[in-house]
Amino acid sequence: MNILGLIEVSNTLLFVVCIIVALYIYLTWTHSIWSSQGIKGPTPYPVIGTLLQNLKMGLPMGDKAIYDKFADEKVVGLYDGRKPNLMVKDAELLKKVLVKDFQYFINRRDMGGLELGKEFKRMLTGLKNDEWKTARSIISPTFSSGKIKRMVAQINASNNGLLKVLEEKAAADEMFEIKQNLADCTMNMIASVAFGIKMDGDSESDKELREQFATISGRFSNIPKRRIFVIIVASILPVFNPIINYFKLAHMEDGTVEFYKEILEQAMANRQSDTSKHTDFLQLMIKAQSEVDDAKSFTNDDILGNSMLFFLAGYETVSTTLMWVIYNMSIHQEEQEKVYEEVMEAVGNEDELTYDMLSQMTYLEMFIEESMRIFPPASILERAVNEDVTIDGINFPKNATVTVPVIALHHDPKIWPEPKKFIPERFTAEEKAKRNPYYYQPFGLGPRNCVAMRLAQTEVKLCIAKMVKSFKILPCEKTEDPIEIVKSGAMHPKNGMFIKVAKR
Ligand code: HEM
Repeated sequence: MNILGLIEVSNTLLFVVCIIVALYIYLTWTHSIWSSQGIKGPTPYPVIGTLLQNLKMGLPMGDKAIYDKFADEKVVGLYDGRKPNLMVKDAELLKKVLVKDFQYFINRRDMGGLELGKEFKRMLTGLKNDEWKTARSIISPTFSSGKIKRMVAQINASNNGLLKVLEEKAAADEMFEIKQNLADCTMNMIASVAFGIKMDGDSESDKELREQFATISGRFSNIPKRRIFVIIVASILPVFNPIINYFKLAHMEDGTVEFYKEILEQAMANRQSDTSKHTDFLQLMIKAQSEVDDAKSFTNDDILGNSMLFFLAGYETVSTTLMWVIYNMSIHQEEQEKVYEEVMEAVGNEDELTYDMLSQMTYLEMFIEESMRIFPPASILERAVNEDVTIDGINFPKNATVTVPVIALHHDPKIWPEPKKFIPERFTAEEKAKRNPYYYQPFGLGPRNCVAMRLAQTEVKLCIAKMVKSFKILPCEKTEDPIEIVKSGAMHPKNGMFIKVAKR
């Protein structure tokens, strides 16, 4: 082809140039959505949008660096590839997104039709709009204080294995890596409260079941790099999703769902032959199912999906919380002693801890809250915009993402003076009353917050109180202070969590 009689250009070259220009326009078309509204943010690039900082520093720390850089802004305009994402830093605007104008922000990030597997579609975390409302209204009452109170005995029994390990370590006077022990203890607690399964014993079958649960539950927290890559591609470039779905590239590894299905079927069959009273969530979900008017609104697939969700949502979060509380105990001896005195006062000469004893442990609660401020297991939360809406003069376009930068909010020096310092007294009733609550969100806030918050808090409190009652948690030569964190999304120590324990 001859252009204006000046240059000879082959048709192939022209085609390639047109494709590149079209692709460039497609990839950057949305990149003025925020700047056109006067909203500041990092410079977006084609393909990666504003993710450069996150690629360099990891997702949570990258977001924190952006939050700090735009210190005086209420919101920061971001792009995940070409998808607009608004980081909301202002507590009053967060309240509107999470509570007051919740109807525009009901759902989590829209993954552009990415399929993770049939069972994932029925999990509360991923459900949308009315389907979510129905499922949440069925599941929420199963986490009421009354029901959790009745589960304390089960939770009590499921951390005896951990105490036994501590006994051995104290006797040997050796340092050890406690992360896996806490993960095992969490798994025992979930298996017990979710399915009524007890596997804390020394028998071969208990050991085998524990190993199976550990392997399978580990898949929720140790997602292979290939799947992480696929999910990142899907959220940046959703055009590839049909291909990803066709080859099931984002699906869970074979055997995971089957394992839970088998456990569930076994547990359901046991229930038919056994008339004793069960106080686990499986029983509560079966009961809730029998009470809904429309049988299709909560099926057996829903029960399976949501039982798996207990492991997906509760395994990593609870064990990570326990790990950071233990870490803080080891490097803050004075505060640990205060916890110990409080536990002893509440428990007296009793062997088993009760729900009422736990409610008296207010300093322990503050200790845990401060630990979750510094190391929140979920460092970022997200909502998707349901339909175009303007709030406080900001136009939130349909399908955009809204980011709640939890870890950055928790470390904002304007809200938390000396944010790196561990000060449980930040959480006295008086101090809490002085602060806007939207600056602290380890469990999220509003109607879509963590549905199991009370259960999680009870599990953590109970487990820590039992440990502190019998053991002194000590630092060792491998305990880092300050501690180095991995770059990935989760709040994990880079070089492990080493401590020592001594018998009280
Ligand atoms: C310390 C432990 C835990 C922490 C820090 C935690 C934190 C969170 C957070 C931050 C969210 C998202 C909230 C939002 O988007 O606003 C969430 C959601 C959720 N969590 Fe938890 N969680 C914990 C334990 C658990 C446990 C033990 C379970 C189940 C047994 C659970 C079940 C769920 C479910 C089902 C959702 C989705 C709620 C919905 O979409 O309606 N979590 N959690």
